[in-house]
Amino acid sequence: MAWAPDRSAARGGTGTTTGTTLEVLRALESGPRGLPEAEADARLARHGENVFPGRRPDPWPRRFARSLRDPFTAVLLSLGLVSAGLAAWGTACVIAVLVTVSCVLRATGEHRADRSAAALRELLATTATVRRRPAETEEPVTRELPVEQLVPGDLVLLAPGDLVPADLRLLRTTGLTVHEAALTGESAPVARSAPGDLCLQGGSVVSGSATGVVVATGADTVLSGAVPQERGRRLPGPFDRSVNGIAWTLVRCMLLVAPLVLLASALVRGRGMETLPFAVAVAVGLTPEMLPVVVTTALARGAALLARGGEVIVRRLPALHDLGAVDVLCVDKTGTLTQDRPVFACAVDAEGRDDPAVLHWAAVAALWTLHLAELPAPDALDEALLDADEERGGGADGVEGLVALPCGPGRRIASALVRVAGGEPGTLPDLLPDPVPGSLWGSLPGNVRPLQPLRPAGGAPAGRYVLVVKGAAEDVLERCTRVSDEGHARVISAADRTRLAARADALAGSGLRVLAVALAERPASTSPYAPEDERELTLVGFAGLQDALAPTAAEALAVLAGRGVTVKVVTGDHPGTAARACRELGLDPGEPLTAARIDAADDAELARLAARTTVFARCAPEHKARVVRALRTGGTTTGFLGDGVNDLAALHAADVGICPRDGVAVAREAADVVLASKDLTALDRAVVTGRRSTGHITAYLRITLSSNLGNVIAMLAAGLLLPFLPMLPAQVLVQNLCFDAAQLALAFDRPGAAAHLRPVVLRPRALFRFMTRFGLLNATADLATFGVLALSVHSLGAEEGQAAFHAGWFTENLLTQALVMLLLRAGRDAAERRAPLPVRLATAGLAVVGLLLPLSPLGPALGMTALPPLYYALMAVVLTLYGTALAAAHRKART
Ligand SMILES: Nc1ncnc2c1ncn2[C@@H]1O[C@H](COP(=O)(O)OP(=O)(O)OP(=O)(O)O)[C@@H](O)[C@H]1O
Ligand SMILES: [Mg+2]
Repeated sequence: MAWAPDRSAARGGTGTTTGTTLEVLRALESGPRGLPEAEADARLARHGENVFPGRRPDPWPRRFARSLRDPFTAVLLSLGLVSAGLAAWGTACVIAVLVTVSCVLRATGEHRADRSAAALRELLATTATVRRRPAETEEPVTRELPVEQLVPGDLVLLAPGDLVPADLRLLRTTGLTVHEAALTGESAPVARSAPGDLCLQGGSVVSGSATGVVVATGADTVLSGAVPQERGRRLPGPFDRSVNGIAWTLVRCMLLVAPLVLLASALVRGRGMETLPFAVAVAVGLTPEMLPVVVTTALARGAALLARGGEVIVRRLPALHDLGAVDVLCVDKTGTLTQDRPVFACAVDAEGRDDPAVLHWAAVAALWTLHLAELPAPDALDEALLDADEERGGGADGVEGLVALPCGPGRRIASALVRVAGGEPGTLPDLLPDPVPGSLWGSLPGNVRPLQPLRPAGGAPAGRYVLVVKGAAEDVLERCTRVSDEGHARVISAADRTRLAARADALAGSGLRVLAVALAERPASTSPYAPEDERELTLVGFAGLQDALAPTAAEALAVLAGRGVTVKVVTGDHPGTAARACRELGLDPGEPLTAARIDAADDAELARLAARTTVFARCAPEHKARVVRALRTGGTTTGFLGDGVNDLAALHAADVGICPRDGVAVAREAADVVLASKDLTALDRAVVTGRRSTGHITAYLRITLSSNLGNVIAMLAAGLLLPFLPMLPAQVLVQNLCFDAAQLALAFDRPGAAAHLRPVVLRPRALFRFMTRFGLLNATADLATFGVLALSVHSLGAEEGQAAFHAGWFTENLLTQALVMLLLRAGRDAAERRAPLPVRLATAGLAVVGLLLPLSPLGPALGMTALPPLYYALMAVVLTLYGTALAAAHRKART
């Protein structure tokens, strides 16, 4: 008999239920064969979709209110209230306009971002494996169903990596453990091993499998009733840290500026509270009030561009910035650098000779794991073993599986207990110790198929019980006490162990994935079978499997290296296999660090080791997470790319978690960025887009902050030197508004390719250095203009001179800001490149408003009159000098 017919049966068998679970099924008007589709549709209409209430987008008023909570808006708002309190209506009105515009822009920006995120979620729709009947009388079919369509009474199959899609009552379970941190905060997985156990929505399956019946969906689940906003709370990433740092520094400055202006003008000019509106306006002038809008727009635009390409889905907007900032990217090996399509390559005995028995036993274990553990998706290694054995003409006649313990996160062996009918001298070598006559296997766990009587009437043994263990060579070897030598078992010596480990290493070093295979004969026993029983084994040999490299991996690694991203491999596999794969991909593996060494190191030492290591091997999930944390402690922005349950902890621990779209559901849920294809080259586009978005935000901040600072300094100086206010509050604010509007065009800038060669982070310190340097330069230009304008006050009458001064300064301010915008754009080679159309239009607009507004009917309304033509000429000189100095300073800053 070949394996194939049995393999399909592995997924279908109906569950046995206990009395209580039968009652549950009955109460839900369901049965072990699942709901008929028509009934499920009716229930869907009755109960509604199974959506998590926290997932619905916020209503508009809430969205609007949330944008008021941002620190800048809050400060603006309070300054507006102060102005209104002082009856400075002009100032209050302009501030009100500023606040409204920024809130509306921000809320619409977020709305747009949310909408595209919702569309993306559809792309990522999570499915559940259900068993339903096409019609009342037909046989049940197991299929994938979007979780939204689950209804109470549905039968759901759970496997490692699945999210528990609704509240379930378990009907049968095989070694099921569930991670319920979202519900209980408990970080260790909990066992759900008894039929009748509840398994709540929001948990994720760590290991084992189960069938359960849905008892509650949508808003009726326990999680929905608990605290929906608790989900997804995480440590602040690089983006949050930078942006918050910048925002709060500025807010502190603003709060300082207003009292400073008041105090100075009281001390020097003897002015009183009448300067308050001016002081408020100056403080407002310092704020980059469009920052939240610019940030949302830049990130949402980047995310939308990526989504439109259909390659990358950004699930959390700030993650796009963080992706551009990543300087170390950790990836798992299997399925990311390799295809995870292993093909059987060789089976050798302990001496390295080809030995078909090794493949036979590995395939026996694989088959029964597949049957008994009810995994919906068979393990790739197991499938490869079965295919190879089938091709060789092997079969499983007379071998019946009883229990299987699959491997899982942190468990690198899988075993199956089988009964071999009649002893089969051909396939069951004489390497097993004689069976100890013992009691019957009376009470094996419920999922074991019924046993034949162990000793039939004739008295001859009906079979022998064999435990077949396969898995990572180190893990299997440490459980072996004997080794098969030409079919005879002998005790393993220390020298044997060294030799066997070396044999496994050699196979791994040639690029193969290696599984050691061991057997033990067990007496019949009444106690349940557990991992502790996997001991005193006899090693029969090693199976080697070839997992081809992913076709684009080498290219992607080279591109990432060119982008200044250091790639590290963090894998559960053998160090030799991982190192070989790296070498073939053009990545120098160096000295691999194994889990044992990671365990031995404390956090500080691990941070040092991790920084200089490229390959981390034999990592269990917690090792992967520790490595990522150690790298972050070392000061790098660390990304992690992985697709399995064993990557979950690391995805959470990283600054940016990345998962391919066909990764398991929990991994996708944990990731910030989902790659639509396994193709790693998409990642490069995402990194560049992230860097471009950060570039836009940086450009905005540099330009705004330096010219705002310049204005504030000039205004303070002029305020003290002049007998009148250098600008009226309304003029300060109007100018601010124009500048803000123009800045939005910066999101369309396309910095040259050279801008994306290094990771890009928003660095508050560098930003404030830039702001000081260029702010001072800007203030110098302002003060030079001030000198020119002071002349005009002299030549004109006092009243008219003041209005002309205001007009002149207004014009100069907008013109310098247009200059700044053109010259301080993003990227190293910005000055050499032509600005894109929106930026050119915006700067031209600024210049036109600056020149014409004082001359228009609005001019007098704002307290400005036309300047004598001579002063335009003088101002042109000042601006030319300023532009030259600015370009020179920027060139110097870049080198
Ligand atoms: N079906 C299986 N039977 C026996 N052993 C297995 C099986 N699958 C995996 N193993 C063992 O467990 C080890 C770890 O597997 P795990 O899934 O943690 O990582 P991986 O798939 O090797 O690599 P990566 O972490 O790069 O995805 C494997 O290297 C192998 O030795
Ligand atoms: Mg993996």
